[in-house]
Amino acid sequence: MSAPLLEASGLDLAFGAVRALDGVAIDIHPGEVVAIVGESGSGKSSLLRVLAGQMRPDAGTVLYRDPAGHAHPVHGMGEAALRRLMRTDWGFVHQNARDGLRMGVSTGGNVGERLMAIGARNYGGIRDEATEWLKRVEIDPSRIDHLPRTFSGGMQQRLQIARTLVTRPRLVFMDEPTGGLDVSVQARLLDLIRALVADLGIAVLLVTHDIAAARLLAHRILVMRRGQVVEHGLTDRVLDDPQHPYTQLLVASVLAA
Ligand SMILES: Nc1ncnc2c1ncn2[C@@H]1O[C@H](COP(=O)(O)OP(=O)(O)OP(=O)(O)O)[C@@H](O)[C@H]1O
Repeated sequence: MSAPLLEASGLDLAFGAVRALDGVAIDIHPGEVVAIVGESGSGKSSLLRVLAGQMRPDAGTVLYRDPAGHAHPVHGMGEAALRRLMRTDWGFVHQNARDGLRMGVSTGGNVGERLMAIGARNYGGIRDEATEWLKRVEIDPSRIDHLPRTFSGGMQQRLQIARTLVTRPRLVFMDEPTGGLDVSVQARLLDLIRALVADLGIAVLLVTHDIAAARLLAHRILVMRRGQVVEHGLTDRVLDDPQHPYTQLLVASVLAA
């Protein structure tokens, strides 16, 4: 197997007396989808933010391996380099599409802007690619000049995904990408994410409390509880044969629902 894209170990993070992260280790390889699951408050979002360089841990390291194979400490690279990474090799899909879109910019502009950030300059080419991506995420291209605020929640989320994936990042962080949407909209969005991620071969770190979403999308699962990883392994193994009592409880509660 190739070297990990992202490799973290010994991560600690405290908010006062709350240990949000307690000795967490995680890695993700190119093209792999890893889900971080656990109940509310277990530390999932904190972990994602630390891994993406948005928050500094109290202890531990996060290493990112660039396309040339050089490993860089995420928390030592500086804000400008991190911002550049987030525009190029990385992407972030927020639970609330409004956090990942520019609501005052047209639909086509939202997608095109990311292409311009990596150097695209030909207006016609950018518009053609934006049109192509709108089709890919099942948004009618006749909406290309409309503002995203005229869209439903599901459409906004699909637009955020187009905006993030158009530059073909190597690693995408997703924080509850289907949270807050209707169940039928969630199912369609999960299918879309699964198809796009497989097609593009993107690595995804997915935070979710939805075990069904993790089963559908992830190759591997990490189960968090009170800031610790209590179990990790291949998705089928973890969900069909959970070893830790907490994972057993989590899986049983879904089966009972
Ligand atoms: N900025 C903050 N200030 C104080 N406490 C925080 C902060 N962010 C997170 N916490 C606490 O750290 C713990 C982990 O929170 P975190 O949001 O990472 O969990 P989570 O598993 O993502 O939960 P949820 O699914 O509800 O988002 C919780 O006890 C939370 O209250």
